[in-house]
Amino acid sequence: MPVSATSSLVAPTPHDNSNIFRRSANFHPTIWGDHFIQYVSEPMEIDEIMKQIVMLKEKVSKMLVLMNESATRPLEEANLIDSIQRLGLYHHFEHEIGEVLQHIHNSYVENGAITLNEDLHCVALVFRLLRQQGYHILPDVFKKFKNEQGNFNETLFGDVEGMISLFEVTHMRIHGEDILDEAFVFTSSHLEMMTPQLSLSLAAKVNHSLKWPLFKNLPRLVARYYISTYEEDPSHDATLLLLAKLDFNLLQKQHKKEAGELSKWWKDLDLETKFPFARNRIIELYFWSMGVYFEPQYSLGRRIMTKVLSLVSIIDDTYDVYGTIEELQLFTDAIERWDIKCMDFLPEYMKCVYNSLLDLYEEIEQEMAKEGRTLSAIYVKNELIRLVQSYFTEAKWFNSKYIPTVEEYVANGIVTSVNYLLTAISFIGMGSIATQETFRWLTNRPKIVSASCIIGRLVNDLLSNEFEQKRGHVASAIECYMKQYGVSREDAINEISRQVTNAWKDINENLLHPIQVPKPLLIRVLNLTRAIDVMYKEEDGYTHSLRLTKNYIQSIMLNPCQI
Ligand SMILES: CC(C)=CCC/C(C)=C/COP(=O)(O)OP(=O)(O)O
Repeated sequence: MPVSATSSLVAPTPHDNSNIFRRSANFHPTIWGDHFIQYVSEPMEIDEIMKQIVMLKEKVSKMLVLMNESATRPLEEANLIDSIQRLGLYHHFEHEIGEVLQHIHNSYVENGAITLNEDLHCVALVFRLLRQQGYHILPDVFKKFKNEQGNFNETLFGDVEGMISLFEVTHMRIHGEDILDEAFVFTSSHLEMMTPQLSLSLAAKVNHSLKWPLFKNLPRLVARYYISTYEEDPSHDATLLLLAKLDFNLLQKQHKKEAGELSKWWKDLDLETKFPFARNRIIELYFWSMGVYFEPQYSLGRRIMTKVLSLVSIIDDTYDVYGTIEELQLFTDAIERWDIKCMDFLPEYMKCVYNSLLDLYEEIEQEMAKEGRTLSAIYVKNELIRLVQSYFTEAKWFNSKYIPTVEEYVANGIVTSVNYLLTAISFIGMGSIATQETFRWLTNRPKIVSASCIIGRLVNDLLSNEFEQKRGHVASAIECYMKQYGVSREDAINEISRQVTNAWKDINENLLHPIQVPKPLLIRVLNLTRAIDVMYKEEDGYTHSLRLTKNYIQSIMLNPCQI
């Protein structure tokens, strides 16, 4: 049920008995309440399952090694790797998969061009897997699927599988790959047109791909969906399927427990009562953090990220909705000084979030000290300060009814996208591969992270603009663009969408070798961007989490796979 904005001014709240009028966004309450807290004490009972998983993993590992040794059937190898990845098992077989792909690369790639003489599905699948692995493969191989006029062959309409595979590839395109730009238009428009003539199951497959391109989807959502469709495929491998189900359910238990612990932390702080004007979304934020890293070893990262986000969310609502400009000035000063003594100068209602933030920072410092990485925490603090300063800039713009230029807006908005901060936090959870050097790299605003921030800002604006403008909010990229260039809303939206597409090309380009920092760190940036694509697909699924986001959380955090 969508929640609508009501009057933008409300009477004073219990927080103040002065005559200050404050805006209100009437956010819907939490969907989950205390539901997850019950899982904190649920026994894991994992011994038997772990034994089974270890045995099944050995079998799959052997399958991969054997395949690599014979290495004569590239389609079979590619299909197996694709299934392992879609089933959410890549992290168990990273080494083996790396070897198989290296072998495929050595055998079927010359000077960056794929030499496979196979059909569209096979070529596109191999292309996608190699690119995902970081190989800079050229898209020229797709020229052979064009006619003399230079258009993609209409005969491909009969090859739905091939069309889907090519469509999936197009989401990995980089700048200058005109053939993949064309392929995107060709496959997306024709697949959409074709669906009414397809069988129900094939049409469902096409529609799913169109809405959920693999490369932009979150790995856990991919796995949950694929486990059920793979099961229906009569040619499925029973070992792989069982492993995927057991592994998914085991991890789900861990996620439930972690979400329960965070719910309890949130409840104990009683922030819901203290900030009734703010969004209460601890579970949605855990889902977001799990999107960034779902694997079992990243428990600390998920915990820290969810906690930071929950406080940032309150701060965002304070700057966007509730605080007066004078109060926000005080809060911004206090954050810049980062000193518990500053609490004395803050309005009563702000004290708690300030105190909680400083406490949380101490927790991060302590965790980092255990790993001998104390300095890393400073980067998080610096990003938090920058974020709050940028929130204040937006508040001042709103307060003075100033509409910035697009350039001014985006320069500030990429910080309020929160993705610089989130990238720093994601590195906190990555252990020793996130060195001081990688944090310094981050401070220099590398293109891949800036592109993720641009996507975060612009996609958020495209999907939440109407609701926010109704309740009163700083001009979004859309209004800035319309004013600066004197264009219609529709033209502004088209231009902003084009910039989002370009930013994705920057991300894709910077995932290819040679890379600047270890790949697992870049994957965090990719996943942060995927989380935005998922959360803002049809609506602002963070603010209005009753519908789609609720379904995602149910499907991956609550519903186990039937064995
Ligand atoms: C990225 C995440 C999970 C951040 C924490 C919560 C948050 C600030 C969400 C965006 O809200 P919004 O749509 O109100 O943002 P803005 O005020 O920047 O438009």
